[in-house]
Amino acid sequence: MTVTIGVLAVQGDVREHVAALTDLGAHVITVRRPHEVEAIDALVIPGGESTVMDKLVRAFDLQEPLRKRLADGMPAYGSCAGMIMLADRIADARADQETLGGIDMTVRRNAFGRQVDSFETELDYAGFDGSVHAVFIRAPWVEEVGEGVEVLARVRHGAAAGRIVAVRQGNLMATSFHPEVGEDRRIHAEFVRIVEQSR
Ligand SMILES: NC(=O)CC[C@H](N)C(=O)O
Repeated sequence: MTVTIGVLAVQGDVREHVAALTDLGAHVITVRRPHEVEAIDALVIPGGESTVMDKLVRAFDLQEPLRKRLADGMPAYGSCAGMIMLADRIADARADQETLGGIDMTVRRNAFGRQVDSFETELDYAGFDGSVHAVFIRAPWVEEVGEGVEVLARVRHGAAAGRIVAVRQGNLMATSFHPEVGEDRRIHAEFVRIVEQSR
């Protein structure tokens, strides 16, 4: 049966994720209201600005229902700001920033620094043939992961070489970069597979 995937639509690049998932044959709805959280099999959290996303998630009364679904095992995938929203911990977090959490990791926001605000690079990605072309925009990296977290990709070159930029813990997946921009659908396809297997 077709899975229904919700894209959190309070802020960020919602449209690109909707398009990528629709391409893959998923039924996609946008999630802005608490009752919509009940209608989905899985959640995608887009890139954007995590401080704003967090504020809006709380203002729209979405934090509690989303945390509950995640705690019950609902699959979720977050890119960039979405990765931050799925992190249990933020390094040097602003006192008022909260996350939904779920992945036992510490992320560092805007980690690549001002000199390289945005960049593109090729990555090896666990389980994929050939590299992934990854677009980073004021991206976080993963500073530290707990035992249950599988590292899927690290930066290959430059000052940030070795930094973790894609992870999975159970049904939760996160990337520092933006696979929703561009034509490569392998990462979204991987997530759809996780969702199908979780049912
Ligand atoms: N492209 C992005 O999603 C950027 C993330 C943003 N820097 C944040 O901290 O939320």
